[in-house]
Amino acid sequence: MAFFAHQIRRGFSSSAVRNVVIKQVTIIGGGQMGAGIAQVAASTGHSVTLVDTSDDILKKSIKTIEGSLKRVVKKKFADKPEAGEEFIQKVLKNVSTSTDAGSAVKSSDLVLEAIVENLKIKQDLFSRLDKLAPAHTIFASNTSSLPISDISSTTNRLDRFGGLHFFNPVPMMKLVEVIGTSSTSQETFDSLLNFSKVLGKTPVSCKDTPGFIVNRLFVPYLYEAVRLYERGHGSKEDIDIAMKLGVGYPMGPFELSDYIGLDTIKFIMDGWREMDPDNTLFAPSELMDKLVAEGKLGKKTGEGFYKYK
Ligand SMILES: CCCCCCCCCCCCC[C@H](O)CC(=O)SCCNC(=O)CCNC(=O)[C@H](O)C(C)(C)COP(=O)(O)OP(=O)(O)OC[C@H]1O[C@@H](n2cnc3c(N)ncnc32)[C@H](O)[C@@H]1OP(=O)(O)O
Ligand SMILES: NC(=O)c1ccc[n+]([C@@H]2O[C@H](COP(=O)([O-])OP(=O)(O)OC[C@H]3O[C@@H](n4cnc5c(N)ncnc54)[C@H](O)[C@@H]3O)[C@@H](O)[C@H]2O)c1
Repeated sequence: MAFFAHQIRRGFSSSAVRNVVIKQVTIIGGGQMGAGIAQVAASTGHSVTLVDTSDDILKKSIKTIEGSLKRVVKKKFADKPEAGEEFIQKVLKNVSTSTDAGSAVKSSDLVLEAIVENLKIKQDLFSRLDKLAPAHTIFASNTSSLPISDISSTTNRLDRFGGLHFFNPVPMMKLVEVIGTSSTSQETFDSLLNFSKVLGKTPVSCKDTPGFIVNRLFVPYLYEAVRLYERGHGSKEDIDIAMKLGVGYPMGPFELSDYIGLDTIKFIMDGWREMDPDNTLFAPSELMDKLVAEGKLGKKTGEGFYKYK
């Protein structure tokens, strides 16, 4: 009762707080994560609008989706290549693209953001879209490291705002962390949990705590790997081999850092250092800063810790 009274005070009709069945999805950011999420959402029958800043970037996103779908159908439709091609065309039909986020959100049940890891840019985006999206629309961020409550703070839909943290590569990784802030309504949280399940993922529930579950454990590991290397205590090749063969990880820390994107990692480190300047864990890495300054961002630019053809 208190919850509904709260909604009415904020000027929302009761229909705005019911469980939202998510059918129409707008994904903002067509990079590695946005394209992967768009692919999985479209493959599970959702109508997806993928938004980025230019048509050229969006063309590249669609090419990435097509390439990934080809890998998926090679396995899924091994004996039926025609059915595989049909599946690809059906999925691609479910994805449209736009450079106008404001128009795209007007018919959305869910707006999922996967843009650059920068608080101010994410806040500005959501603040603008909050005025344009329908009342029932749920907003969610795929941030790796920023508090969801900080991102949502520039909107008037704190109850319809949560985190959906996917893992890279999205088509392959089964986990989604579903994050609720102290203001996220139970209905919103349940809708996000349900959406993750419909995508074929396994969701885990998580509080809005730094690094959520995975990155809280994962970030110190990656930091330590880079520091070990910077001290000259092991080559990057040997550290990668050690973690693959010694612990059974599919990728070593340097291969994985290149896969994630060194710019994303630097954004995360810089942001955490700003929040906790005296924590030596967040001290800058000269090597990482140098690589990013040179545009060597990892696999996506052809070079990071390693070179790619
Ligand atoms: C000073 C301090 C510096 C350090 C600071 C640290 C800062 C913190 C950084 C935090 C970053 C946060 C990131 C984010 O928030 C959270 C993450 O996402 S973390 C990343 C999680 N991901 C992983 O850990 C990936 C691990 N790797 C793997 O699981 C596998 O390697 C792989 C990617 C699945 C690839 O598998 P491989 O066997 O290696 O290679 P193959 O190419 O043979 O692929 C196998 C199989 O999978 C199919 N496939 C692969 N990719 C795709 C795709 N994109 N789409 C479709 N299908 C794909 C491929 O076709 C193969 O299929 P098969 O041939 O077997 O049928
Ligand atoms: N890379 C990973 O492994 C990983 C994993 C989980 C979560 N994340 C998070 O997902 C988000 C995206 O990461 P990514 O690796 O896909 O980055 P990316 O650099 O591959 O893609 C980001 C995309 O957002 C676009 N963009 C930037 N500002 C925009 C705006 N205002 N409007 C529309 N589009 C805009 C860029 O043009 C780019 O195409 C980040 O918050 C990151 O922390 C990344």
